[in-house]
Amino acid sequence: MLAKFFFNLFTGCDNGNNNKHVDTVSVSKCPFANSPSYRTNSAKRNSTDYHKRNSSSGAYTPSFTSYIFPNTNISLLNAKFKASSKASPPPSPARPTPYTYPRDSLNSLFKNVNNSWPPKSSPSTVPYPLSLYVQLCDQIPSRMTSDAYTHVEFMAWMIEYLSKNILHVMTDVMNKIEALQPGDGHYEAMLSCLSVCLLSYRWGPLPNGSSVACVSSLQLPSELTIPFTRLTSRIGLPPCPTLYSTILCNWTESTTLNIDNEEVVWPLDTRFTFSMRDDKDIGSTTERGFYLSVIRMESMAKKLYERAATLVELVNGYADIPSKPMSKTTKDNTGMKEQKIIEAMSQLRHSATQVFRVFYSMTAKSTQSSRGCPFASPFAMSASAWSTHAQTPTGWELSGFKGISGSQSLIIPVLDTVLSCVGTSPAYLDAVDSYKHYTTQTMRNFVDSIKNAPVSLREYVMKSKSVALRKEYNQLINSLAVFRMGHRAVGKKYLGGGEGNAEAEKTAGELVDKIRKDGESTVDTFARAMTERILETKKLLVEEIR
Ligand code: HEM
Repeated sequence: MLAKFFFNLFTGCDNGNNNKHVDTVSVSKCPFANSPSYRTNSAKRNSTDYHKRNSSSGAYTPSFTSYIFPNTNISLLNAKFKASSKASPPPSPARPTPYTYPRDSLNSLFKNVNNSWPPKSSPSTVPYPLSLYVQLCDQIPSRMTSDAYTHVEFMAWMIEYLSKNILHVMTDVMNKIEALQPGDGHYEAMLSCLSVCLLSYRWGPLPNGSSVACVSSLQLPSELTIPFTRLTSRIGLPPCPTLYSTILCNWTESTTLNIDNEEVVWPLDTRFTFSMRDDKDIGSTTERGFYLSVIRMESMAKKLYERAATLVELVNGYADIPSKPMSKTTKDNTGMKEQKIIEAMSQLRHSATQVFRVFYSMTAKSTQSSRGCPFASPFAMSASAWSTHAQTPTGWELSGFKGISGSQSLIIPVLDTVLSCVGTSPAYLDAVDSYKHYTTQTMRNFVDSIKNAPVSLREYVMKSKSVALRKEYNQLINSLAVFRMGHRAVGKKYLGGGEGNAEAEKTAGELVDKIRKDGESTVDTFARAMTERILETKKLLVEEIR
């Protein structure tokens, strides 16, 4: 019955314009192949096709009826909205001048999110009718974890809710969306709420995976995609859920803790989830742990970004280096500059260690590796539940877009860029693609301001004969390499569904293998790719002068 309703909704609403852009082939192995809402691309498109940007602003400018999200049943509404909306076009994100100082880029990044990092989200106070989306999202976990729903029924339920409650107020929805400003909390709340709605629509009830992983293109409800693409395009995000929209904008409360004598603000909770919280389902804890690890790392990384900016400015002589009154010779000043750079590198390394420690504490139950982190084991992620309850629902892989990955965070791109850790491996190219296409414009501006600095830290170190400077640079590289080695171990554990549970390992492993369609063991592919990246990092080590 529900399936019939669902079928009728899609029949006839698929206009020819959209078909021009989406190839349709049937996939015999896919259980959803006959569903009219699913399509698969006959040839996998190069994802960069979708990364064409507006040349003047650098931002994505998808139309309201983006072909990437083909319109379903409200094309008339789009026309109505466009005609009635008096809202002015969104301001273009600031275009970096020939060279912007890292400190200035970082200030703009934080200013754009009201000086809160990760950006603060306020879902409980979003105005009507946007609150209708919050109500929808709050009903998702119980349906996503219920055996009573098939994926098709889940989608039909969502379409029914949207048609009944939101369709008739869509003009009001879009006017409210236009009025939101990045950093006001409601902007962020709607980004995460709509991301979770879209992702759950794409995947359906948990645990899931192989049965829907074959889908590479899907018609999505316009009541979700139109406001979502409007929000994402304004801050330079692609029109698909990302780490920024789904996770970084998805937390509510915070508390101040003292860790290693440093005041740190810890976000406490994710607001929107795919799994239920309070039942016995282990997936909900794992899912939460996965998002919280990213949120907490990012929260700790605020200092890391500031220290990276200071370091680059010191190297380039932009930061103040007070000269000693009695020692005004060039040699003394050079020595003082070097000393400052060594201190700045050491502080950056300290911040990186703090951030990486959070990662280990969330992935290992060992109290030794979680030293200093008060949230060690409660949210540690179960490897057997990870692929089915945490990784899968954040996958996207529709229309050439990737799913969410830690490589869409700023942390590693910032360290890589400060250290000039480039490479040629597929893992490196993939990571660069993530940072270039799945982060906000202001995040990219910050990385670019480090990359475009006239003198790189590496060039400076290579020219220097200072024993201490070279040593500290190597230590910084070693910490990044150690993170990558730890990440490789963690990835192997989670991708393999480990924990000594043979059954769980087999199920999770098979599932991920099917999702990734690697042709070889996913764990082996991952380990090989990460090893290449570790070698690329270690190659940076400079000769230490004795
Ligand atoms: C359970 C936790 C995690 C698992 C299982 C995991 C797994 C993976 C996998 C499979 C890849 C390969 C490509 C891809 O799918 O994106 C990858 C890449 C990457 N991940 Fe993670 N990841 C986890 C958490 C994180 C976190 C928290 C960060 C940092 C914020 C991170 C940073 C990266 C980076 C930077 C890359 C690109 C490769 C590199 O530059 O070393 N990951 N990860």
